[in-house]
Amino acid sequence: MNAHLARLCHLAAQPSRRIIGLMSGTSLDGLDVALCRLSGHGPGTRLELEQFRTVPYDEDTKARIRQVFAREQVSLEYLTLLNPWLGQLHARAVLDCLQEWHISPADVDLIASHGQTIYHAPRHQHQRPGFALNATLQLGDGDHVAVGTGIITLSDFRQKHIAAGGEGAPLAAYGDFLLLSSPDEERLLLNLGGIANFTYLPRSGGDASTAFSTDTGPGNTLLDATVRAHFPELAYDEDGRLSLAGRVHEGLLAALLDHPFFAAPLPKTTGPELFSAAYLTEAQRRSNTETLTLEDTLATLAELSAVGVARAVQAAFAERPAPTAVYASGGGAHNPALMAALQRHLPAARFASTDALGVSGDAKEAILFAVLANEAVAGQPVAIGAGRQRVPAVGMGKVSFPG
Ligand SMILES: Nc1ncnc2c1ncn2[C@@H]1O[C@H](COP(=O)(O)OP(=O)(O)OP(=O)(O)O)[C@@H](O)[C@H]1O
Ligand SMILES: CC(=O)N[C@H]1[C@@H]2OC[C@@H](O2)[C@@H](O)[C@@H]1O[C@H](C)C(=O)O
Repeated sequence: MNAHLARLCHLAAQPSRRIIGLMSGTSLDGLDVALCRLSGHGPGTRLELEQFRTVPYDEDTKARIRQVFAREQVSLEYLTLLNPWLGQLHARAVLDCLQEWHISPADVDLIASHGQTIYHAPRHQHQRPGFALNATLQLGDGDHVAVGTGIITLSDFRQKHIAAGGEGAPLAAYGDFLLLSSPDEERLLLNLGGIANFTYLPRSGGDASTAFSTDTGPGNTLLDATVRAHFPELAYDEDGRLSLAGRVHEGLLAALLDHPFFAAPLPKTTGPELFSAAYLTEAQRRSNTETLTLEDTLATLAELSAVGVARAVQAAFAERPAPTAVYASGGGAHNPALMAALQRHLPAARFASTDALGVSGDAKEAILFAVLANEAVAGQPVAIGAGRQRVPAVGMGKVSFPG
């Protein structure tokens, strides 16, 4: 038997595995690296987060990704080059982290690499005739990560979800259900990344098929892009200072909300392909708000993100009260303007951070991919969300051997 395959079979039979989860999201701030010890699988999964670091993307890396990121027309040669380039970059980032943590690559069992989403094209968004399918593309080739680190790597997790009938996202429900459901309360887990999404978790022991996650619209992406357009040296509106100094403009808000995405049935996914500078400019034109101050524009965009979340929660719980226990994660959870707007639109919610549940909000998405890899090698596919999302139980991720 191939020695790597034998090692993989051996790992699968162990009571626990040491897995590095890698995630780099739509904000392009960097690569999240989560070193996880995962014991068991399925509902018996236990997590110990041994180390976590975000390796920031330098300006050159951000510029390279932006050449193709969420763009309909790109150079095919550039895209082809970027795929292995990002794989090599991610491999080096893993090696740098391991060196810093004084851990040998030989002491890591698996890497679970999400890659960099370049384009997300659910059917409701692309509407191309002749393509009655959902699609998504992540770059950062898994073979390059495996060969570059010497560690067996699982990658490209979203394709199986699409092949089985999903939109390839959000996958959060799988990790959230296995790690964060509770016998005492039903929960909403709210992730405020570039795009916002939430997971509904029934009480643990309840029906896994009723758990589901959905995107709700923009999280930080429009806020970040607007700040960057005014202050190219700033990555975001730190602590929501500019947004908090502004006032919501109802006309602009109404124009922004006048998009079919907000009324589309759940679950749904989206990305910066839709929630782009062009979308904002068009709404500003329709509402005659091109000259609105930066502060008022940001206050309105924070409000938009909050209303998107609130509308999706109301749509999911039209028949009964929504869970009041809401645990926030992602960079937007550090933005007081966004959190204040959310509290106004979801007055019954009791907000806390997922940190209060023992899972770092900043690391949660990278941990998710480690959990998915753990399931792929050691678990049985779980029918999470099968009720609402109608995706049958599937294991996700493609295996790359280092040699
Ligand atoms: N102190 C802060 N004040 C305001 N905003 C913040 C703060 N810290 C982080 N953010 C926001 O969080 C963003 C990064 O969030 P995060 O890392 O969760 O995004 P992501 O993982 O790239 O997104 P996605 O989940 O969509 O893939 C920043 O770009 C910024 O908008
Ligand atoms: C296609 C894609 O990369 N989607 C991301 C993005 O970032 C947040 C939101 O949009 C979510 O749908 C997803 O990531 C998380 C990890 C998910 O799949 O749950």
